[in-house]
Order: sequence, then C-alpha cells, then structure tokens
Amino acid sequence: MSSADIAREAAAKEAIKYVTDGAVVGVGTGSTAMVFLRELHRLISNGHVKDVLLVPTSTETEIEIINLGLAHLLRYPWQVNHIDVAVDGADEVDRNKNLVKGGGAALTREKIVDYWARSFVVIVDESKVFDKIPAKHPIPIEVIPFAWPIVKARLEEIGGVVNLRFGSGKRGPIVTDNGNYILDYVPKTEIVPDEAEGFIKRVPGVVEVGLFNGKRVSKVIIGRPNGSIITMD
Ligand SMILES: O=C(CO)[C@H](O)[C@H](O)COP(=O)(O)O
Repeated sequence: MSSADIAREAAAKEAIKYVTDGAVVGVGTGSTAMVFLRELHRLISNGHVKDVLLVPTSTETEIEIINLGLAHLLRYPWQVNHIDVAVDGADEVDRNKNLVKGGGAALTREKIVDYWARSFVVIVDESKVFDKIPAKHPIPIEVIPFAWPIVKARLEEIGGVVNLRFGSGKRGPIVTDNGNYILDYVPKTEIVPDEAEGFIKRVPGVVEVGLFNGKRVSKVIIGRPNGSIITMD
C-alpha cells in the first residue's frame, strides 16, 4: 500500500464513525470516496452497520454501489426526504474548510447532495491541504454546452485562463452526468472563495461552480501517510 493509500484509508475509516444505523448517506465521488464506500460495504456485510440507504453523487459512484452488491440500498434524491451525512473527497482544502471540487466533473451532484446533508464530512490526504485555494487545481465550472464560449470570454475578461475540459477515451469535450461541459478556470489573482463562487455562478450559462463554502462543511478529516488523522471543525 502506498503512503497516499494509507492516508486515504485512515480518513475513510474515521468518516465511517459518522454513519449511524438507519442513516441516509450521501456517497461522494473519486478515489477517496470510493475507499469510504468499500469500507462502508465491509461494515454493512459483517452487520456492524445496519439499515443505511445510499445516495450517490455521480454515475460512477452509482455503478460502484451496484457492483458492490448494494443496489437494494441505492436511493435517488427524490426517494428520500433528507440526508443524514454525506462523505466526499476534495481536490483542495484551505484552513477555513473551503474546497475546490470537481476534478472528476461531478461537482453539481456533489454540491446538491453534500449541501443537503445534515452533516457534510470531507475526507482528504495531507497533500490536498493549502493555505489558499485554488493552489494547484483550476476551479471547475459546469456550464450548459450552448454557453461555454460566452462564459469563457466573460471569465477571461476578468482575468485568468479558462480551458474547456477534454478527456481521454472520447473525442471532444467531456460531458458531465447532467449533459453539460466543464470549464477549468485559473484566476489571474488570488480570490476570496465565496465571493468568486457567487460571482461565477451569476454568469448566465453557469450551472455550478466547484468552489464549496467552508461554512457548509461540518468536518474535514485529513489522513496522514503514517495512518494517523487530524480534523478541522
Ligand atoms: O470532486 C471530486 C469529483 O468531482 C472528487 O471529490 C475530487 O476530485 C477528489 O477525488 P480523489 O479523491 O480521487 O482525489
């Protein structure tokens, strides 16, 4: 196991403590969230966690829930009236728990589920923590396909570089679970995350912004390469 795997596992195991019997659980997207899901699967299988329901934040997570044999626990937002706890990864976290998310292009469903949850727990390894965000990753922005050149031009007018995201295994722009495109935005100067989130969101054609407000995050669990954890509340 690599030190990053050990760190992810430590954070995921700690997050499991926030899942109580009977809970409706929002399940995040990405490699760290999948470590959490597999650990949850293990505990459900051996009877240590009972009667939970799982609301996925992406098609990838939905498929993994089904592949693990947990389809009977799968629920969509319209099938539940609340979410007790959501556990999700992040690309970057700052000291105020603000997040950059959307490296996997799942930011819109993630924000819907994560913000809806009574408790939103973020699991990351140490390499994701920065003083200021965005640090190494661009800010992902989900846009309706019709609007992408206009949103790109508007953001570049303000300052920075905007790229339409292309993937591998498909020609052309990647298409999100919601049928939209992703713009990756690197601002020219330092940003105030909640102000930038609000501003970008107001540009017509923008569906969602991959900046998550730290005030909406209940806890960040940071896994370390030696298997220990630290938390931010
Ligand atoms: O926001 C996300 C997907 O849209 C993920 O949570 C984020 O990219 C972190 O993924 P990983 O745990 O694989 O580093």
